[in-house]
Amino acid sequence: MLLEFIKNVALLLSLCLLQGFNLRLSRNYQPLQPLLAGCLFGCICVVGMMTPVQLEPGVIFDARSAILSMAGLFGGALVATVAGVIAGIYRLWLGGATYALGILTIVISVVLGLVFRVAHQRSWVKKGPLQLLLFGFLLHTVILLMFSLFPFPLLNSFMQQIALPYTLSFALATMLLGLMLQGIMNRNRTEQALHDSESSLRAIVQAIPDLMVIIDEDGHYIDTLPATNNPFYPRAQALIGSRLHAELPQETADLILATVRDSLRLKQTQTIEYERDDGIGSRLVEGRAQPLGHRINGKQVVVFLARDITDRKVKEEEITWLAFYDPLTGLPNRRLLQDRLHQAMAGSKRSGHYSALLFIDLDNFKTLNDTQGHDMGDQLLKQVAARLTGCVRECDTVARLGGDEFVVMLEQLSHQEEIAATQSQMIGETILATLAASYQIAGYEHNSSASIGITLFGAHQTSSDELMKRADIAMYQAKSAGRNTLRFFDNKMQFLISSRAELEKDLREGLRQQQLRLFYQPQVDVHGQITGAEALLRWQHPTRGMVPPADFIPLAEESTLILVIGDWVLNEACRQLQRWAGQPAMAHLSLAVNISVRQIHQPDFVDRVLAAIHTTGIRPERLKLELTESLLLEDRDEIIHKMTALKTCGVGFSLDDFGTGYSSLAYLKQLPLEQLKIDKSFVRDLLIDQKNAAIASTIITLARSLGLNVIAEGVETEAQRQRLAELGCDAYQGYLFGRPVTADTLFALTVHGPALR
Ligand SMILES: Nc1nc2c(ncn2[C@@H]2O[C@H](COP(=O)(O)O[C@H]3[C@@H](O)[C@H](n4cnc5c(=O)[nH]c(N)nc54)O[C@@H]3COP(=O)(O)O)[C@@H](O)[C@H]2O)c(=O)[nH]1
Repeated sequence: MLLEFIKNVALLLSLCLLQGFNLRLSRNYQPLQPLLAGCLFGCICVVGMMTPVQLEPGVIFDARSAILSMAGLFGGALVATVAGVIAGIYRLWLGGATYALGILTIVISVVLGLVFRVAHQRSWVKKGPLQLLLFGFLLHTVILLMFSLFPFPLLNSFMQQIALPYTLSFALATMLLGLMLQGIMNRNRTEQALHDSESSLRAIVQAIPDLMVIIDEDGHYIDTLPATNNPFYPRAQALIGSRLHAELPQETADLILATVRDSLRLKQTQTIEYERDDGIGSRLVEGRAQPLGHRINGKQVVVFLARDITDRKVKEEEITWLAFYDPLTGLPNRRLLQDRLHQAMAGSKRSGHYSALLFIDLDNFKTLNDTQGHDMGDQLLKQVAARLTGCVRECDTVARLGGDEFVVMLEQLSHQEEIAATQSQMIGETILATLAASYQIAGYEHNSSASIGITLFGAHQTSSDELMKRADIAMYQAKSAGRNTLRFFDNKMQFLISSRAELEKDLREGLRQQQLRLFYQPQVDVHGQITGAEALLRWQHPTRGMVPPADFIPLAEESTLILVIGDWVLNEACRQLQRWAGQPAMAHLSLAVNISVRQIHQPDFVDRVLAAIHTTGIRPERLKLELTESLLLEDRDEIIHKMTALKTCGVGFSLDDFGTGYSSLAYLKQLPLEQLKIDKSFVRDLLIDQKNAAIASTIITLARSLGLNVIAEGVETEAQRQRLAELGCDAYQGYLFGRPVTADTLFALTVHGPALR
């Protein structure tokens, strides 16, 4: 009997072994697995029944109860049914007195096994050793009870003797079988999970188009993951065993190795970007090093992913560009303008420079769009964008807000609000004129215009939204004013600009109407004798009265108007000299004429002066051109050249406002000057400020040492004259000797002497 027990135990062990094989082998044929398992469990039952513990012929005990119940518990209904049917058929074939009990044993084992399974699935009971033991005990007690209910006296008496050992040993066998099967199932599940995760990982790795290599801490390629088939890295397999430095340029290899080491040291992913030449062209690569957490050949290793991000970068740049630029015109869009506006506001606050926003709206753009189509509209907008860009400096911004709305932001204008407004106005007018020139669109000529609203911003600011609103409001005012015009948001500024525009218009008219006059301020020698005069311009306006030059010369200097005025002054001064030449009392007088920057920079300036001299026939020595010191700062060679040409013809030069500018003495020496003029600011405080006296004295000494004459202007008192004389100055101009007067008055002054002054 003991032998049969041992055989049964061996059977159970082989069942476990075979089931382990079954689970592993049929892993890829999942639907077949329960059938195979059922057959296995059933066949083992059959083998068990072939070598049973035989109590008497036809009365046998074997391990089928344990096997079938475990088939139910671990395999489920299908496995248990298949096994039960096989076992049942064989038991029927065996026959014998207790075949019905045998069949019943099979049924009870299957059913109780399944009940245990359901109870476990619903978490009513665990599958621990104790539970399995109790289940085995219960199962075999039920089987014993069943046996006892049947009228087999021999069996019954025999059962009374072995009931306890039977129940205990089979309960124990059930528990052991259950535990072994559970172990197998768990191991199988673990293997399956491992297998699944491995195949998922392989699939994921294969789906990643990047180069994946394992690199050790010394920069050796250890492996590729898996055999990388990457067009970007065709020979990845061949890298294994080589070093980064053997394959990549030194700089790139150093960078990657440093990243590998950083990643190992910090135990986290490190990312870098580097360039790589793939033979066709330079590519941008993103490299990621991630520590693997174990050593290979005793070295720490990382998995390194290299991804070609060239195309992505290009797309990113495109996206960024689209986020900040208008795709039609290529100009900054509203977003970028806002950004630059904030920067400009901060810049203005820091530097004190004014900036301006010019809100530009095309007039009647909708009509073009509606009648000629959007393509034509787009063409116009592109041309407008190009023209606007051509009207501003590099530091300025031209943006398109959308539709036909553009904004120009001018930065680094003057520190003074009025001058900044004038600068913005001038650029605004240039823009109006530029946009009003005709356009060629698809072979057609198109005419357009714009309305511009301007607002200034400086150190004292409001919000950027408020500034945009102001420029927008001003633009609507420009539209209401009849289009093709500009308006300032600030009423005061608008008034100022309008007044200047009015003044400029009047001045042009004044020139035409011959309202300009020359007044003459006497210049005297140390004896008070008039030796010459300075021609000073006046504007005899019918309603404004006598307008002083300070009110209109700066305005004229901002445009080409000063050239026309300058020409008139020069010719009128020459005509006056010519008249004096015919008056014995006046023939000896020289006449100083103020020359402005724009005038002297005219390419034909020398010719113009000579033409005035020749036309009037005056002696050039009588003409003295007054230049200001600041005028000499730019294009020195050109100025020296022109002055020398005129000096050769006899024309004299006086340097006005001397001492207020920054002329270097070396430069001064090169100028063909005749006279230095001490500025009236030094003369005014001569007697109260020692420094001014020192400056005046230095100018006089300097003039003498350079062989130049010196004249002091703004002499108002006798005390000033005396002090200047003491310092060595022998020529004077100022109210003390006479204010600027008409030619007739100067004649009377010259003829009748100081009594008239
Ligand atoms: N490019 C040209 N500039 C011109 C011309 N005519 C004049 N000007 C410039 O305009 C500025 C103002 O000139 P104006 O108002 O005529 O003043 C001159 C004198 O009236 C004034 N002056 C003379 N003596 C005194 C004095 O004793 N006290 C006092 N407070 N002012 C006095 O000085 C002005 C002359 O200055 P300057 O030219 O530096 O000798 C002035 O800058 C003119 O240059 C023109 O035709 N073209």
